[in-house]
Amino acid sequence: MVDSNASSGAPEETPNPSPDGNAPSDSDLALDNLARKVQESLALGKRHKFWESQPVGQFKDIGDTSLPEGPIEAPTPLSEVKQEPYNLPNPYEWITCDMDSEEMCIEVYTLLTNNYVEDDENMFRFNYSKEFLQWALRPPGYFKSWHIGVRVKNSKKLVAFITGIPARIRVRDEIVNMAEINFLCVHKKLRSKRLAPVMIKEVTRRVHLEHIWQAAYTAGIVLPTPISTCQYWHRSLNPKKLIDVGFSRLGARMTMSRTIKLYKLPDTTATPGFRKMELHDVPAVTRTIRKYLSQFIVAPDFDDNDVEHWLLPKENVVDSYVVECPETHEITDFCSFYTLPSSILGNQSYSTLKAAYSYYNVSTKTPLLQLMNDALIVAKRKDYDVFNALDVMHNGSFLKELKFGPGDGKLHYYLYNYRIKQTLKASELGLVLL
Ligand SMILES: CCCCCCCCCCCCCC(=O)SCCNC(=O)CCNC(=O)[C@H](O)C(C)(C)COP(=O)(O)OP(=O)(O)OC[C@H]1O[C@@H](n2cnc3c(N)ncnc32)[C@H](O)[C@@H]1OP(=O)(O)O
Repeated sequence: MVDSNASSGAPEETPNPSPDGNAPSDSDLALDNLARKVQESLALGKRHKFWESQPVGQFKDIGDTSLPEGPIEAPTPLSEVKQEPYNLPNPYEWITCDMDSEEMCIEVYTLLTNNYVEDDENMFRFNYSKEFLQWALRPPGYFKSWHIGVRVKNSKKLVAFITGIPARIRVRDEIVNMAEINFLCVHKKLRSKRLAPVMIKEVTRRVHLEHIWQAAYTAGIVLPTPISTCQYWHRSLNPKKLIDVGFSRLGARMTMSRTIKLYKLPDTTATPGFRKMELHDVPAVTRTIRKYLSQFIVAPDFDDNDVEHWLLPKENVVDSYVVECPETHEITDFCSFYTLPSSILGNQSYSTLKAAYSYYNVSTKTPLLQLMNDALIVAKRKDYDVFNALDVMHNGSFLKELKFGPGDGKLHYYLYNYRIKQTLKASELGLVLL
């Protein structure tokens, strides 16, 4: 949508010109913004009553390099993990959401469609599809017990949701078993009642029961304390619709027809051997992507099963392309995006924005710029309105040249119970959460 988890406003229509050699990079600016936000909130005496009680980096410790990297708290013996769920206010009850069940999926889908992340101006709201949710929540080794709902006891209405999935995430040279936490949502009518901390504690308890003590998550808001702050960039594919719905603005001295021309893409991809990924490509893609991700400070530790689940194309969920060398048949390059539409709120003509989100991309032979231009071409052919990308990994090297414009929301990355000494640059992250 406009951009990240809880982001805001429309991106600039005309991409920014490249900064001059001495100007700070976009990721440096993001770090400065974060430092300013944290200082402001400390100066205002703003407290995070819940987060201050949790094993996460605390604002007061920012810059204290004497603290060691790694787990903040040691694992507790399983027998000391609370065996019963946390107490909910009396009208509500916990449920485990069975994402194999069509009815359950519809309930979760409906809660999120009406109550999940919106931009600051409430113009767009994420509209994850049922198929997407089933994909996102059932990776290899997933735990049903980590898909947690809250219902009203009387009416049985689903009013809150939070999920975890297991993931091996490498931090520098340490591979850590973690939970990735996502889809935290409280019904609009139940906001600001401190339900979120109870949900977070309950998912933590259920993760602990599986002997996992660390987690990764992203959010559009600043909490104690981001390991990195990224920015979303947007590449218009259907500029007229994006302008009509208020996602972007007509640039200064631009007409609609010049804008349409500016964003026009060729009908066919440029790279010989560029084709959709198939099942038999899994081992080669795993090898290529593992090697590529090894250069980033935080990245998933994907094996063949993970690659098959996360990267094999799934209609309207995830699209992946490989470049197969026409001579040697070797897989040299890879690119992928996932499908996450947003509902357009209160527009007479359009109800949905079809957005592709850049996922994992690896170039070894084809220049990344050309590979990503081919990704834009296929996304345009498949009728997406916009192609979004974070400035993580090497994405910064193609964003401006391929006419992406910066969005005005940020996405903050967090680790639970794992300290990192320094705030990372977006380009040091090799992890994309959905
Ligand atoms: C080892 C295993 C560990 C596993 C757990 C790892 C941690 C996982 C953490 C979760 C990762 C989720 C990743 C995603 O899914 S990010 C997506 C979050 N979802 C949305 O933005 C959807 C729309 N919004 C809502 O549904 C509600 O506003 C939510 C549910 C977000 C908060 O509900 P509500 O507005 O009614 O507030 P409250 O009165 O109940 O509670 C207020 C407290 O909650 C803290 N808060 C607010 N928003 C977030 C947030 N996005 N992450 C973490 N904490 C958040 C807030 O700072 C305050 O604490 P403190 O400031 O006083 O201390």
